[in-house]
Amino acid sequence: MAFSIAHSWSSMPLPLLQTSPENPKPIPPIWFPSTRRFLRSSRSASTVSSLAALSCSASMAESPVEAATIRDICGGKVPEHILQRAEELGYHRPTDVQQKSLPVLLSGRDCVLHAQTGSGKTLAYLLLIFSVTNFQRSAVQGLIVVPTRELGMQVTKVARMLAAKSVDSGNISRACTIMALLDGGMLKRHKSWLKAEPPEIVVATIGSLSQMLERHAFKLEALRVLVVDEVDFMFNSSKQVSALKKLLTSYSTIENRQTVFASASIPQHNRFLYDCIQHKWTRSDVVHIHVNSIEPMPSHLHHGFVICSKMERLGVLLHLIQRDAPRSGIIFVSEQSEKSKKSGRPPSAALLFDFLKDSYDGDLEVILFEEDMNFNARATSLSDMRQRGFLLVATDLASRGFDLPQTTHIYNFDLPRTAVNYLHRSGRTGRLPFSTERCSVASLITSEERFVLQRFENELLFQCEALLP
Ligand SMILES: Nc1ncnc2c1ncn2[C@@H]1O[C@H](COP(=O)(O)OP(=O)(O)OP(=O)(O)O)[C@@H](O)[C@H]1O
Repeated sequence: MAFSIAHSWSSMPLPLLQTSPENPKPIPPIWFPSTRRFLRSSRSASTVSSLAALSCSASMAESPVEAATIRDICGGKVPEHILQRAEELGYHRPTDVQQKSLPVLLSGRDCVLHAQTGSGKTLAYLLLIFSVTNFQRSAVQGLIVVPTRELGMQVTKVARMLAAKSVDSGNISRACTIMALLDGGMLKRHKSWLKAEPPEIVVATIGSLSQMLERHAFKLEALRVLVVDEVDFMFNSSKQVSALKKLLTSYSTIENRQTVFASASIPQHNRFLYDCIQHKWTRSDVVHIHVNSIEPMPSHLHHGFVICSKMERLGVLLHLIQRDAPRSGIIFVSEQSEKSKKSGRPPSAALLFDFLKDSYDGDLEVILFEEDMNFNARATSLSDMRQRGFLLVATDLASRGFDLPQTTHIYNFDLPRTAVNYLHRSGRTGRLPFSTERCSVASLITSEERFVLQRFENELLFQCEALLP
């Protein structure tokens, strides 16, 4: 039976690793997924030594790095024109995750970047890619894999903004090319482009990337850095996991590339690190950069709830929006079940969207964003959001990676299914790294759902207040 990562992360007992020399714990037996049992054999002994190497690296990453600016950390490694551009875009002071990860990333080590939503992981891995890219060489050297088209568009935009200036080398002037190879894109056109003149950097969804690799549209022989963003989501997605594993071990190998995994949530991260080494997704001295491990969500978020019946929810939501007057807000709704689709019922996101269109009379634009919309309609929604203040009605499709810094309020019209989903939904607000502006997350729940929210509070270490009497 094939071993499922999704299953193993969520339900396997995990031996804790020694994570710091000051807090030594005996290294327990190792869980072997293939045999589905703990082993103490010689094979286990060799794994223990690689885990010990890994735990030293982890503590190394935790030691504070004295640096005042991004330029101080990256100077001499990241090309000057990229650093200048980063400064023009307002990136001077590093965020915590950038301060801790950049020295390790720039030293060539494989890394698992594990830090709060909105903490600036994207800039950290992009600076690494620019530091190793030879702008004179037309070959794919940096590859970023993302779970959704929209996140891919966002990462591509930031990368292009950073690379906006052309590079002068003697008389040759050449701009760095960044290709977005995303689901719903024009793959035929991309195939010709890839063959004629490969870009230096590709941002891809795994489906489109696999198609191109299978059709031999390009090779990864010049690949220097592979980033997998929202890595826990990708490994948990039955649609994406096998293609991702193939990319990690067949289309390219750890001997030839530096590997970076990023996410705000890596459930059972020690187990994941173990799997990285065991399955050769990363080298054995991979570093786990875990920022704010005792506070999984940004501290300036205020969490509240209102207990109401399903019938009352629309009215309560409207009341909250009118009372809060958000700068922009996102209202999360559950994805429609297959059963409800088959019965021909409209999705609740669409119903809520229609309700707000009719009943909300404020200044914000009401916008819909959900799975069943085609890619063009989703793109139109995204561009509408960037133009002005919005009230976005969305499914969890919008909960990962979306960077809309003007979002001040999140409303859970339906409770998310898991604490991890709660974390990512909440992380769509409070995305200005050095701001202490209070942003809020409100959940509309029935009295029976209170215990579910309490479970999220315990798991994610936050407190939720009752909002209305
Ligand atoms: N050094 C910096 N100075 C100022 N702003 C920054 C800096 N680094 C990143 N940002 C901004 O912070 C916001 C969040 O960054 P980013 O999207 O990289 O977060 P993330 O860690 O990837 O979050 P998520 O896990 O939710 O995807 C972006 O708007 C980005 O422009």
